[in-house]
Amino acid sequence: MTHQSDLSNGLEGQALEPAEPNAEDLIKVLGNRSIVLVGIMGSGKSTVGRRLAQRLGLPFVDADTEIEKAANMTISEIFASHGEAYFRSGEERVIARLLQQGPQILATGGGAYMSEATREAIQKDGVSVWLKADLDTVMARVRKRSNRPLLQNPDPEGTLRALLAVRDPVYAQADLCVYSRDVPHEVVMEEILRALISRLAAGDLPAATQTDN
Ligand SMILES: Nc1ncnc2c1ncn2[C@@H]1O[C@H](COP(=O)(O)OP(=O)(O)OP(=O)(O)O)[C@@H](O)[C@H]1O
Ligand SMILES: O=C(O)C1=C[C@@H](O)[C@@H](O)[C@H](O)C1
Ligand SMILES: [Mg+2]
Repeated sequence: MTHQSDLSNGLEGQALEPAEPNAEDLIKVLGNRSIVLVGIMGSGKSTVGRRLAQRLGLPFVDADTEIEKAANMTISEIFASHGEAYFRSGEERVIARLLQQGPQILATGGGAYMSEATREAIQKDGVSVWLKADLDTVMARVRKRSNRPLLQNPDPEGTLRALLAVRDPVYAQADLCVYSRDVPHEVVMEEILRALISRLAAGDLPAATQTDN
């Protein structure tokens, strides 16, 4: 019978596997960047984003809320008084400003990622996650509320279908995609976290390019 010393684990000579990265490693790699949620209305950017922020101990910020604060009006009022183009240019400015406040979880409005300037700003100062949702799922969710001016028309389902057709190929430019479906918010939140961590483990989470905000 051979005896091992007390300190031996029988693995002498074998290289130890590096530990799997975890949420703390993710926060380190993130640096000052924001985790930016993009996707259609009702995909869960605000509600899932808030939970992800709690889970990671990072601040949560919602671009729609910040736009409303800056304008001192609701989004419906901004659309009604000034029109969509005015809203979009305010949205670009607010998101550019918010991106300077990372690290944080940033929920964007459903149309924000359609702006090329906003996509570039997110690419530079964020890691983007597309919360992908299908028409039936988002229709069931947004039906309950009347705070989305783009859907205040006789055919909200047709509008959403058309928006998804135009927007999905653009949302697909995000760094990661997670399906937002009919499961508890926490499940989607954990999947985002796992997707981010496995990108980190694979070494293809883009390195931070900024150091000074
Ligand atoms: N995984 C989920 N399971 C059940 N309900 C969900 C889930 N994700 C979101 N919801 C519900 O869908 C509704 C819309 O979600 P939320 O406001 O987070 O969407 P959003 O992407 O922020 O939309 P918008 O672009 O209009 O701001 C909320 O009532 C929310 O609770
Ligand atoms: O999908 C959109 O274009 C919008 C989504 C909301 O988050 C708001 O930003 C606004 O209602 C417009
Ligand atoms: Mg929202």
